[in-house]
Amino acid sequence: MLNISHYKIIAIGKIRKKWIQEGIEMYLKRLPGLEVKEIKDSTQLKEEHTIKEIISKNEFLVTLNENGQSFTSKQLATKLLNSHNQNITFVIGGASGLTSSLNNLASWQLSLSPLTFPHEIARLLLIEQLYRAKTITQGGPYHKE
Ligand SMILES: C[S@@+](CC[C@H](N)C(=O)[O-])C[C@H]1O[C@@H](n2cnc3c(N)ncnc32)[C@H](O)[C@@H]1O
Repeated sequence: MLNISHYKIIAIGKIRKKWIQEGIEMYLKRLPGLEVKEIKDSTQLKEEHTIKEIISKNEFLVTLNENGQSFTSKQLATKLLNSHNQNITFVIGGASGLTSSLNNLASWQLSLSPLTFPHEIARLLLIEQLYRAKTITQGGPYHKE
């Protein structure tokens, strides 16, 4: 089973849309222990600097990037399960995206789809997929094939 308290999300920019915030809150209630750290949006370089300042060396960095690796929900659940409770920090860029230097620093880059989403929707999708991964590893009925 996934230990959600080993996962953290660093997200750039506020959630301004109420319906997205409501969706995020709904899934976060189902994922106790998941930390979401929101960073004020700024220039890409300042955002990169802030992120580098707050990540520690023992964290496994995963950047969200539409050009990254894509998985089925089951594959993602298995990949997370096989990471053996490593501390994983997912990083979602702001309106201008993440710098290539930050993407290159990541242990892997996760694509949610080849389509580009607004950062607010990317945050909601990632949190929903973490919830889905949790239920897949628990064998719950949420994920249907
Ligand atoms: C509006 S997008 C930024 C787009 C920008 N053109 C770029 O170069 O990244 C904001 C952030 O949402 C996340 N994002 C958007 N679509 C995504 C996708 N399909 N897969 C993974 N992350 C995505 C990424 O972290 C991205 O930095």
